[in-house]
Order: sequence, then structure tokens, then C-alpha cells
Amino acid sequence: MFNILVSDPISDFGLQQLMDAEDVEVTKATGLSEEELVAIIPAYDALLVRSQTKVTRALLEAGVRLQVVGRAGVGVDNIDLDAATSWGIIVVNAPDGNTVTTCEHAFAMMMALARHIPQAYAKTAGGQWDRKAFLGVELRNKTLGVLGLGRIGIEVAKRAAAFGMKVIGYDPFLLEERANKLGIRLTDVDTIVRTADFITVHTPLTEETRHMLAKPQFDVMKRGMRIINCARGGIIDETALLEALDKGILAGAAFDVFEQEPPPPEHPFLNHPQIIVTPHLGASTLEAQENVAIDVSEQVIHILRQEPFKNAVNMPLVPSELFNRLQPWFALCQQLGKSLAQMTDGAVREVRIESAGELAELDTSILFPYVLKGVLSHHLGAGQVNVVNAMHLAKLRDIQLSVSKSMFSGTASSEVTLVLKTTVEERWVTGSYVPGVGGRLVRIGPYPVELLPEGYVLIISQQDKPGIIGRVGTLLGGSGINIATMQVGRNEVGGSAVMILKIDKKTPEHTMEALLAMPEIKRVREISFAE
Ligand SMILES: NC(=O)c1ccc[n+]([C@@H]2O[C@H](COP(=O)([O-])OP(=O)(O)OC[C@H]3O[C@@H](n4cnc5c(N)ncnc54)[C@H](O)[C@@H]3O)[C@@H](O)[C@H]2O)c1
Ligand SMILES: O=C(O)CC[C@@H](O)C(=O)O
Repeated sequence: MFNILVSDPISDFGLQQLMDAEDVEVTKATGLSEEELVAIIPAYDALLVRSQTKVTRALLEAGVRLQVVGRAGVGVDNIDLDAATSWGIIVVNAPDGNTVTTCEHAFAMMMALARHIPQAYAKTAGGQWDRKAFLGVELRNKTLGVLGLGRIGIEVAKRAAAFGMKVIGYDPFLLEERANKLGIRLTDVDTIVRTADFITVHTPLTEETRHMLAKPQFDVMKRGMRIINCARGGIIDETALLEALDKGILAGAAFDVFEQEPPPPEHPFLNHPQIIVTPHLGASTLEAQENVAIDVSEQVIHILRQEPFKNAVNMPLVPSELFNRLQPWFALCQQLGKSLAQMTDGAVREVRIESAGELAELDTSILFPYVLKGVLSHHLGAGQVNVVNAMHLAKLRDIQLSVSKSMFSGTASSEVTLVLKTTVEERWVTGSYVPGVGGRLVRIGPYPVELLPEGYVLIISQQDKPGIIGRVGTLLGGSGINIATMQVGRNEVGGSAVMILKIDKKTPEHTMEALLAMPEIKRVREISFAE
């Protein structure tokens, strides 16, 4: 049974699939302090949050069973990602579910700013009929500057075009061709602040975007500008913005997010006549809350059940087409890593993925977390390594990683060869994946095999001499070990030979010793594919 703690208000409709799952127990406990959360978290396998819960290092450290933190929304700035990664805890978010909702909020803010709607409402509701104080401006023919053209920024730009606005924008990752198709003219921040009538920000808060609009930008800003922030507090310097309003540079500002949330009651934005504020409502619609809760619940249940998942924030971002093509190889790569770790002596120094066939055309570095999970679990213990911290653990140990096409990359069938170099030797295994059949080992070193990665395999290196196979069979039979399959290979008659035996159970210590005591046998390794 998986225990899931939901520590922020998350849509019940979205959580339904978790509540219906037979292997899941959901506990809702919102509004707890960090101390209270730390006290209860050891009992949970997953934690689901929105933006209120601060998922701190102390909380993650106390979560001894925690496998995943799910964020019902986009921003993960309330989660200590470094701590989660080092504890091997996967962080997933729901990046798409609230895009349109947040875009619509930004647009509502822009329209409210243009027509002073909140101020006019307050005065009218207060009994004053004042039609002169609220002369607005049209959006039509105005220039909108969009800083950050990701999911939300692009939706805002599309709607602005429908309102007859000219859209200019800045995003280091948006290609000119795509921008042109969307009718957005890409330019730089300086041009935007000097020429736009409205600016809306839609970037994450990072070291680079913190105070992206600050005194130097306000000093050169077009007079009468209106500014909207429905992204993250801190992207716009609040003090510099107030100064710009006082100097008459700005005509108004609309903020959904603040450097400190909630802002203290004396915060100057809260009763400023030219500033519209909302309490971080960007994602607050019925639809968005259901969407993000459904998305994040799906991810969390996949992770707990060890099924493939997307949207991990503390793992490399994999485009979904690439993910779908590589996904069948994940389990096999882990098993290849596991088998090689058991075959080699010495400390791991280098891991290389060589690919052949169609696989060689893909970015196979995505397979490293799975390969490394297999390799490092053998050395560090299964519970210590997962696909989130495997790369981090490899880096800490200075293990070199590389990918290449194998010599046989022109072959029709896809194969992956994993090469492990340690301080004392280098060995390799090759696996192949057949749709409908699954993954299997097709070569151990130079020797062809046909092995499903399950149960136990004995690899015996010996001198090629008559009678050895029979003596090994007798010895194993005497220990009650059934041989399911046997494959043999040799480099030359009378030279080095290898016996690869699929056996039904683990070989007892005394049988291993008896095998090694045979003078022709040079090395015996047992590979266990069991967890
Ligand atoms: N108010 C709310 O309730 C609410 C709801 C959802 C999202 N958000 C916030 O909105 C923001 C945007 O969300 P999204 O889903 O569009 O994210 P996204 O990742 O799709 O887009 C962010 C874009 O910002 C760009 N960017 C990064 N650094 C930049 C820089 N220095 N200059 C210009 N562009 C830069 C990125 O290239 C990316 O295209 C995030 O901060 C998110 O947390 C707020
Ligand atoms: O949970 C919320 O309502 C805030 C969501 C929003 O800020 C986000 O980043 O997705």
C-alpha cells in the first residue's frame, strides 16, 4: 500500500484516481507547519503540494519513505530541488494544465489596467458615480511586450493579436521562425522597455530573471507604460516599480505575485491607486485545478508503481517522441547495468553506451539514469539509487559517461552494448529489444547468448577441455540446482571457453567453492537479476 500525503488544497475531482486506486491510501492534511509536516512525513511514499507547502531540505530528509513530490502546477520554487535530487526523490509537476487559465488571468489584468475596472468598481460600489476619473485606453494598435515566450507567454501573444495589438517579445529559447508564425517580433529587453505600451512577464524566477525589470529599465522606459506580472514575484523589482509610478513613468501595474507571499499588510502595493493586485490567482479556475490535479496524480501513481513517467523536474527534460521511442529500453538498460556490475571487479571508472540499428539515431544519453541505477545499485545498495539520483551519484564518484554508435550501427536490429571500465578491467554486454517479446541479452562480451534478464545466470570461464561441461552439470545437480538453458563458446579449440548457464535458483557458497576448485575453471560469476 502506498501512502500519499496531500498537504495543500488540491481538486478532489483531480485526486479521484488516487482515491479509487486499491494500492493507495490518500491523507489530506492542509495548513500544517514545517514542524508538523516533518513529524508525519516518515509514513508517506508521496507528497502532493501546490505552492503553499514549502518542501524544505528538512522535510525531504525526514521523508525516509518518500519517492516522489508532485506539484499540482508549474512553478517548483517552493521545493528544494537539490535536496530532493540528492535524496533520490523525484519531483514532478503538471506544466500544461494551467497554461490557458493563467494566460486569461494575465489578459484580464491587462484589460482591468487599461480600463481601471477594480478602482472604478470600488468607487461605484462605495456610492460615488465618478465617470471622469477613469478614462481608459484601448488595447487596439498598442504594442505589447512579452518577456518569456513559453507556454503562457505564447498564449497571451495569440490573444493580443486578436485584440489588434502588435506583439514584440524576448525569449532566448524561442526560434525566430516559430515567432514569425505566431506574429511575434523577437527583440531584446531594452527595445521592449523603450517601445512597448504594455509589458507582461512570463518567465520563471531564476538568477537571470530576478529583477529583470529594475531601475535601469524603468529609467529608459516609454512613458505611460503599464506592466503585468502573473509569473513570479521578484522578476520585477517592486521598489523600483513604485519609484517609476511616483515619477509618472508608469501609468499602472497589475500584480498577481509578490516577492513575499502573502505580502505583509503594510506592503505599498496593497492600497496604491494605480496598482491592481490579486492573491496569486493565476491558476485558480475550476478547469485548471482539475487538470493539474489529474496530471500530477497520474505521474505520482506511475512513479510509485515503477512505471514510466514524464515531467520529472529534477531529471533531464526528454521530448515526448524521444521518450516514447526509448522507453522500452529503460528496463533492459537497468538490467544490463546490473549484470555488468556483477561481472566486473574493481571500482567503476567509465560507462559507455554503444548503440546500433535505429537506436543509434536517437539520443541514447537519456538511458544513463537507468544504466547507472543498475550499475550503482549493486555497489551502493538497491534502496540507495534511483533514476533521479543515479547521475548525481555517478558525478560524485567521477565516473565518466559517454555514448557512441557501435561498429555494427548499420545493422537493421537495434541493440545496445554497455561497456563498463573499472580500475582493473573492461567488460561489456549487449541487449536487444523486440516489440511484443521484450528485452533480452544477446551477447556477453564476444559470446552470443539468448537470455531473458530474470532469475540467475552462472558465467563460468574455463579452459576448453573435454568432460568439463559434464562435471559442472553433475556438481550443480548434486546441489539441487536445475539448469534451464546452457550456452557455450570458445575462442579456439583447447583455448579459452565460457559456459553460460541459466539456473533456477541461487548457487550455494559451497558449490561456488567446488566449481572454483576445479583446476580448468578460471572464474565463476553468478548474476542475479532479482531485485
Ligand atoms: N500566477 C500563477 O498562478 C501562475 C500559474 C502558472 C504559471 N505561473 C508562472 O508563469 C511563468 C511561466 O510559466 P510557463 O508555464 O509559461 O513556463 P514555460 O517554462 O513554458 O515558459 C517560460 C519561458 O521563459 C523563458 N525564459 C527563461 N529565462 C528567460 C529570460 N531571462 N528572458 C526571457 N525569457 C526567459 C523560457 O525560455 C521559457 O520559454 C512561470 O514563472 C510559472 O511559475 C504562474
Ligand atoms: O497552485 C497555485 O495556485 C499556483 C500555481 C502557479 O503559480 C504555478 O506555478 O503553477
